[in-house]
Amino acid sequence: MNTSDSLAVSRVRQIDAADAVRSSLVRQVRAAIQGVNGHRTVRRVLVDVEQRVDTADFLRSQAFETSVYWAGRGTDRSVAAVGAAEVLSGKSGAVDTDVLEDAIVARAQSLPDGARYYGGMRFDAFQATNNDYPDRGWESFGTYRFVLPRFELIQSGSEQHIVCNIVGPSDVKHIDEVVADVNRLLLPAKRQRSPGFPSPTGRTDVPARENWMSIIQGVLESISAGAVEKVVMARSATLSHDVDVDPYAVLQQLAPATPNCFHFSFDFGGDSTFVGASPERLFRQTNCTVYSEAVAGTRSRAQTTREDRALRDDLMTSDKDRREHAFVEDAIREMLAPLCTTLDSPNQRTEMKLSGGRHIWTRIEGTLNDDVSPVALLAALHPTPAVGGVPSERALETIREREGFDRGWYAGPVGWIGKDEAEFAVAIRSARIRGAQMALYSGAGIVRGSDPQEEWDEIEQKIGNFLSLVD
Ligand SMILES: C=C(O[C@@H]1C=C(C(=O)O)C=C[C@H]1O)C(=O)O
Ligand SMILES: [Mg+2]
Repeated sequence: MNTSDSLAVSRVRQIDAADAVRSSLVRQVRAAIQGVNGHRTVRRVLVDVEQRVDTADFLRSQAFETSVYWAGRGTDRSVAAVGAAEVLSGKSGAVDTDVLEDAIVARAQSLPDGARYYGGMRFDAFQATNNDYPDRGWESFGTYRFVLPRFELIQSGSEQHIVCNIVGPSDVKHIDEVVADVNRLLLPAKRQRSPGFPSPTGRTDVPARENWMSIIQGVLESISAGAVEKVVMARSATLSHDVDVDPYAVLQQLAPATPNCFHFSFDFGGDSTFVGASPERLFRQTNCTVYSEAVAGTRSRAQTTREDRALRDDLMTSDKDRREHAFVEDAIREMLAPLCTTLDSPNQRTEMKLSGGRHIWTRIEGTLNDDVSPVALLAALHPTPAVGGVPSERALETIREREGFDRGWYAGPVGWIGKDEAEFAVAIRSARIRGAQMALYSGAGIVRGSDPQEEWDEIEQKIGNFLSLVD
């Protein structure tokens, strides 16, 4: 351990039972590897922990390279994971879905219940191939990265346990290293108050407002010329601070402020952590069933019920927003159709009401053909026109040429793959925290009838999830 690791140890108050939890894990790990032969075997060892552990402190204080947080939308189950029992990653170049499929799908089949590879991928792998990471802050994320964590702190309602994943035969050969990992696992006690984070001292927008106006004018001209029908253009607002921003303090305040969202964070040992609260599911797969959804078209929320209803009605009847939405809905149907035996939208269009805004929402459900893997679903669905555009390839070229910053993992798929089950969110409403800088990312669908200033404001509303925390 280096000095900063030992400092981290002294900062957190350990729960009383931490030693007992670690010894129980070690005993169970030793028992679990009995009988593991030369074949690939994944074992999952679980210990209940009665005293509440603080997830943010848990992630913040460990001396492991990898930290992942995941909480699905509308669930009270969260996974805070550290360390890696197995990593599948691509450093650069386009995501070869065949390679990923071979690597992850075959491995996922040998996972015990509850074990998952957590990770995600860049919005646009091609951009990395061409420009060799235009933004080095995204380097540690690679084009894709999936991790079977070494340890998971799982909180579900009032239940809480620690899981250790072991992958044989390699972990059996290196069992002393696994035991050493267990022994440096920290279990910080739940704190009364979260540490908070500093107020920003500056803000830089890319593109700046004037540039945004001309970029969007240009996109609108391409739309008028018939070159493209919809392009989701994004921008970043980087907040600077006098001291480093603690990503887990951000996550800790973001999650309760943004109910009904997927909450996530990823840190792969580089200098950056990616965090977000996304309302949008890319897909959920359970055996042969797939759920996806179109989320597009936006209005704000209002203080009074009357004004709020007026905004809802305005959104649900707006021709521009309905068209913006339809591009996504139609594309998802088209992409899923060849992979499914049945496909329907049980609910038609409804409103998705969030704490900081509202969207038009259509759920789509299908029955998959045999042997459609989550990787095939990723390849088919990403990027939907909720983050890319129509036609997709032209929209991506427009984004590459005009947006002017590296999206990295923003707007890419993030989630998990387990045995016969997978779930991915679209990593929008997200931020990359790097030292004293926090870059906030959001985009807006540009279609015929878009107004550059209104689209700027729409993005301002979307990054408002983060801005309201620092106000
Ligand atoms: C691209 C984002 O959001 C997307 C764009 C929306 C819109 O323009 O109305 C709404 C939801 C998402 O489809 C984002 O938040 O970054
Ligand atoms: Mg919009």
